[in-house]
Amino acid sequence: MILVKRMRETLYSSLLFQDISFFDAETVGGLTSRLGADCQQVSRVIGNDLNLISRNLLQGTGALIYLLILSWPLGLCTLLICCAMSLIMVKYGGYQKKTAKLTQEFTASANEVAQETISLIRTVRVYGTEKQEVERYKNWLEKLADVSLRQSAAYGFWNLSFNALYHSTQVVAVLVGGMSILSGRLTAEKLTKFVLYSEWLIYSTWWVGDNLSSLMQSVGASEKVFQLMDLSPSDQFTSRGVKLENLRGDIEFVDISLHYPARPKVPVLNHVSLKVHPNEVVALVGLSGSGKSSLVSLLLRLYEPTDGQILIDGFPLNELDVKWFRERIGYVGQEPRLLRTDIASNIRYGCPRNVTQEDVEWAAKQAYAHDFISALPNGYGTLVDDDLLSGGQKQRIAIARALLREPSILILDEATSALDAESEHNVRGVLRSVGGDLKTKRTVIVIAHRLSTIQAADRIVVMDSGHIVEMGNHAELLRRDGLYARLTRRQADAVA
Ligand SMILES: Nc1ncnc2c1ncn2[C@@H]1O[C@H](COP(=O)(O)OP(=O)(O)OP(=O)(O)O)[C@@H](O)[C@H]1O
Repeated sequence: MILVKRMRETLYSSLLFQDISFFDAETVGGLTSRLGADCQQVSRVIGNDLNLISRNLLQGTGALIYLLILSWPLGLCTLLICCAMSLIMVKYGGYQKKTAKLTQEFTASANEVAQETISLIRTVRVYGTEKQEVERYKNWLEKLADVSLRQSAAYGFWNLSFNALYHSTQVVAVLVGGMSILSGRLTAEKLTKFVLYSEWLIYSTWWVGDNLSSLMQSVGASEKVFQLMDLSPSDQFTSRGVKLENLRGDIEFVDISLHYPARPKVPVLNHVSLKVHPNEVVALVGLSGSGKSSLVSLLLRLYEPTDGQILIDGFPLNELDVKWFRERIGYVGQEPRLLRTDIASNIRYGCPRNVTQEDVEWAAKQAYAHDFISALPNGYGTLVDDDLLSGGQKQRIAIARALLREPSILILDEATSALDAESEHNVRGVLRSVGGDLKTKRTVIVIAHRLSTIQAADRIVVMDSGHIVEMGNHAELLRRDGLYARLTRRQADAVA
């Protein structure tokens, strides 16, 4: 139990410190299956198999020595039979290792399907794909059952060979031993001893084989677990970076290019250069997929640029202490997710300083979330999770969480997309006044599709296919009559 606990702890912390690109390649079901069933399986090696194997090896060796002393021809015959058993055992062990790997993969895939379907149950219900999903799960279960059947058949074959060989030893003993008694070279007492000790030897060989095969299964399961445990943590956590005295919020993207590790051939950002001054409110706009969120991910150091560098207050971002830097950033993502805990803890989540309930309420008021939170039966103590609040309410809690940290740089990625017009107007007002308030001055980068959100920004940056195509304030961009003007016209038409 101690071993399983320790393994899970080590594996979990190894996983959490990986680069974000690692999670792009792995599936949630796969990783939880490694943490669950596979760790349990590996612990069997130490907890059970190893001690049984050593005990039986010792017992078998003792029996063999005694048999050879009793009668070496009989002893050698038994040894030959044990060698034949060992050969079958090695083959069987190898097969077990292979099937264990398959079992592990299929279990992970079945878990992945179940996890995905249950977390997307609303989509499944609305599109009526329950039966399809059951089939998808059943497919993996069938594959799993098929491998298990093969495993059992192999076990049956192994048992059959054992019994055949075991009984043939007894036949050999009675035949050869009987003849030796008749010719007076062996006494009946010695033959009896022989039969008993050869039973010991053969049973020990059998036990070793049996435990070895389960050991092989564990080895199959452990390979991936150990591989994951051995992954070194992301460089971000191992290198000690520079901590500046304070963060002014001057951001400069210098000739940045990006290809995501998952799609190394597709350029997402192409030689993007942009300077954001301290306390400036910059809005990023552009068509969907033009690379706005990717630019922000680079600033958050979720990914590293393929080319170019980002300077923060003149310092290369990758030389800054990542924890120090992130503590000074407030970020609200496209679809904020809440943790299954009370609202106050959700707002307080990850806050680097000690905050009081008043601070939490202050942040909620800033994000126009205080009224709806107070109207809930348990107020700030209400237990929430992702499904219990509306999209706009979740966004307001996420905005409160970001504001509570009093960040020097605030990043809002479509953070107001689910808000109604009035709340959006209010929140926008807060963001602006926060930008203007001397005490809480900060740089704001806001990504939005709704152009009303960004008209008030100091500068609007228009992106298209990974390039910056236009830059300026609302009036300038309208005069230029480019992509921004076109987008504004389309939205105005849509409203009309
Ligand atoms: N983790 C990832 N791995 C591989 N490709 C990615 C990843 N994240 C985004 N992309 C790709 O990068 C491109 C730019 O995506 P990005 O999210 O930056 O666009 P966006 O302008 O923010 O779009 P939207 O306004 O719809 O959010 C897209 O083509 C997307 O498919």
